[in-house]
Amino acid sequence: MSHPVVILGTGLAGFTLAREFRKLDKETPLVLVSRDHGGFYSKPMLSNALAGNKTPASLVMKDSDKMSAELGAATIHKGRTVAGIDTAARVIELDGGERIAYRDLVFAVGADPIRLPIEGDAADTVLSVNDLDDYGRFSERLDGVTSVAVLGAGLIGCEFANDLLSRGISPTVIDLAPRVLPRLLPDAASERLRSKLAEAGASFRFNVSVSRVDRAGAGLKLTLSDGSVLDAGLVLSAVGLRPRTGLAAEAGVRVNRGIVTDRLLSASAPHTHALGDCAEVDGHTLPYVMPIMQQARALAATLAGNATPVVYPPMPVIVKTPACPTVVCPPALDASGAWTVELTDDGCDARFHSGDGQLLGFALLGAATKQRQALVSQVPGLLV
Ligand SMILES: Cc1cc2nc3c(=O)[nH]c(=O)nc-3n(C[C@H](O)[C@H](O)[C@H](O)COP(=O)(O)OP(=O)(O)OC[C@H]3O[C@@H](n4cnc5c(N)ncnc54)[C@H](O)[C@@H]3O)c2cc1C
Repeated sequence: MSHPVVILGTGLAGFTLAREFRKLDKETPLVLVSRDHGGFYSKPMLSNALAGNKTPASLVMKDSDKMSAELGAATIHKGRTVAGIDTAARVIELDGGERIAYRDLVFAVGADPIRLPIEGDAADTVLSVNDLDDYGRFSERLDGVTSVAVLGAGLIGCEFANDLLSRGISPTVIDLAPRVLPRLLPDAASERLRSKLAEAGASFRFNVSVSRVDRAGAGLKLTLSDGSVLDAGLVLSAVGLRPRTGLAAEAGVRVNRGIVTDRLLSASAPHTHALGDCAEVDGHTLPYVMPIMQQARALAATLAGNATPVVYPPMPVIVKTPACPTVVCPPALDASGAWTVELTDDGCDARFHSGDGQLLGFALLGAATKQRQALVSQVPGLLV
């Protein structure tokens, strides 16, 4: 029997690749290794799970046994980490010493939450929610809490703020930037989203960071960089993610911001590949679901013998803020052009055009979100 395709990670990237590969190749053995539970869940649900009264267990759609069966008796090593990778011999070693020879090795190990340098005797209580276990800790610790400080006014911070409101908990969103979603929205659209979240009960502190978190009675006291203080029952950090590159780097695989791949999702060592939040694909790190779907389909075809470069069509992202439904399709970071913004009572339609009139990106809020399909068809893809 041939050596297996080994996938490190059972998040959306690992499992989507495995599913796509099985559609094309029913014979080659598949081995998945994950340090977590090895079941399938949809990570985007973590930031609207409170509204649905979800528990970590109820978020798991299929446990590892079901996933193994669905993937044609794939072997899933759950609760295991990789101790070492020998890319010359094409062998990985698991914690505990077990060695697995591979035909191809895929890194799908995700990204770590960025930890801000915060001082104080309760700095270690600051939570991030990036997997099911994190969500379990977060939801347990919310018991009896009436206010939460959310660090980061990006997409995930705003989503958690809205979700906390659904539980009757008051969020205060804190950011060094002067407005919400500064990298995804023009000023006026940021202000509309902020005001809708504020109407729903959220507070905001901009142009400040958090210096200290200390215990104060049953709760916490935050000291902000401008010297002001804020009381909260819990602090949730949502300031961004950093691709997990350590394992690949130790194996001598080239890393930059993420694990570096070309458009075939090939990493620098022979028969190694990467996709998902850990990967830097042709210079892009895009920690969203739609790029993963594109990557998984392309890499599955390549691994099944039909070399297929990944294509990125326009990939709008829905911001899960029911207080103000929002969809963003940001222009490329280096795009030159300008925003035009149309505000109405019930929405905001913001479009980013190049100098010669080409639509390069958009942000739609409220009633304007119904323009999404029409606009997507006009925006050029990122990798075509
Ligand atoms: C709260 C939240 C909400 C989001 N909402 C949206 C949204 O609405 N829309 C959108 O497009 N995107 C959203 N995203 C982003 C999206 O969820 C991610 O891009 C995607 O889930 C990443 O999948 P992944 O498989 O690359 O990584 P992960 O899901 O993090 O999976 C990584 C896997 O690797 C395993 N692993 C890690 N290290 C090791 C190791 N050393 N050995 C073995 N296994 C290891 C882990 O156990 C895990 O199984 C959201 C993200 C978060 C955190």
